[in-house]
Amino acid sequence: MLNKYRSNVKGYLEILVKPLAKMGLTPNQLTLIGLLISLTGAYFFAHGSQQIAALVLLFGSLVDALDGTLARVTRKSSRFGAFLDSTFDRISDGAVLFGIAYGGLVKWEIAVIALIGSYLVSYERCRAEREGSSTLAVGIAERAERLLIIIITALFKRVDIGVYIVAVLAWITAFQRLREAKKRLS
Ligand SMILES: CC(C)CCC[C@@H](C)CCC[C@@H](C)CCC[C@@H](C)CCOC[C@@H](COP(=O)(O)O[C@@H]1[C@H](O)[C@H](OP(=O)(O)O)[C@@H](O)[C@H](O)[C@H]1O)OCC[C@H](C)CCC[C@H](C)CCC[C@H](C)CCCC(C)C
Ligand SMILES: Nc1ccn([C@@H]2O[C@H](COP(=O)(O)O)[C@@H](O)[C@H]2O)c(=O)n1
Ligand SMILES: [Mg+2]
Ligand SMILES: [Mg+2]
Repeated sequence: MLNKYRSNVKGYLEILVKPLAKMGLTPNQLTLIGLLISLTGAYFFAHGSQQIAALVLLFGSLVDALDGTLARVTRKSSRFGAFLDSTFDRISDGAVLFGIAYGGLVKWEIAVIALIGSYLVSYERCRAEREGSSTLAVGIAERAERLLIIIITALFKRVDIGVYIVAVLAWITAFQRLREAKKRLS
C-alpha cells in the first residue's frame, strides 16, 4: 500500500542522502547502522519505554529507506546489498516483537502470531519472486505499514494494540500474497 508512495518521497530521501554520500559512507554500512538503530528501539521496548522506542524505530525506518537511495545515488547498488538489507529487515522485525514481548507490553502468544505472520509475508514474496512471479509487493500490511502501526501505537503507549493489529493484518496479507502468487504462477 505505502510502497506506491515511494516515488513521492524519493526526492526528499535523495536530499538527505547527499551528506552521507559526501562522508563516503557505503550503502552496506548504512544498512548496518539502520539495524543497530532498530535494535536500540527493541532494547527500549524491552525496558518498557514505548515512546522512546517509537522515536528510535522511526529514525531506524528512515535509515532503512535511505540505504537503497544511497546505493542508487552513489551507483553502488549490489545484489549482496539487497540481500543484506532484506536479511537485516528480518532481524529487526524479530527483535522489535521480541523486545515488546520481553518488556511485558503484550502477551508472548500474540507477539509470536504477529512474528510468524510477518515472516510469512516476507517469505512468500521472496519465494514467489524466485519462481518468477515478478515483484510481489502486494497486500494490506507490507513491512512499512506494519512498522508504522507499531510506531504510531507505541507513541500513544498502546503498542499492545499495535501488535494485535499487526497479528491480524499480517495474516490477511499472507493470504492476499498466496492468492496473487497462485494467479501469477499457475
Ligand atoms: C524521529 C526523527 C529523528 C526522525 C524523523 C524522520 C521522519 C521525517 C520520518 C520519515 C520516514 C519515512 C520517509 C520513511 C518511513 C518508512 C518506514 C515506515 C518503513 C521503512 O521501510 C523501509 C523501506 C524498505 O523497503 P524494502 O522494499 O527495501 O524492504 C523489503 C521489505 O522488507 C519486504 O518485507 P515485506 O515483504 O513487506 O514483509 C521484504 O520482502 C523485501 O525483501 C525487502 O526488500 O521502504 C521504504 C519506502 C517506503 C515504503 C516509503 C513509505 C512512504 C510513506 C509515505 C512514509 C510515510 C511516513 C510518515 C511521514 C511518517 C509519519 C510518522 C508518524 C509517527 C505519524
Ligand atoms: N546496502 C544496500 C541496501 C540496498 N541496496 C539496494 O537498494 C534496494 C532497496 O532499497 P530501499 O530503498 O528499499 O532500501 C535493494 O534492493 C538494493 O538494490 C543496495 O544495493 N545495498
Ligand atoms: Mg533499505
Ligand atoms: Mg532494510
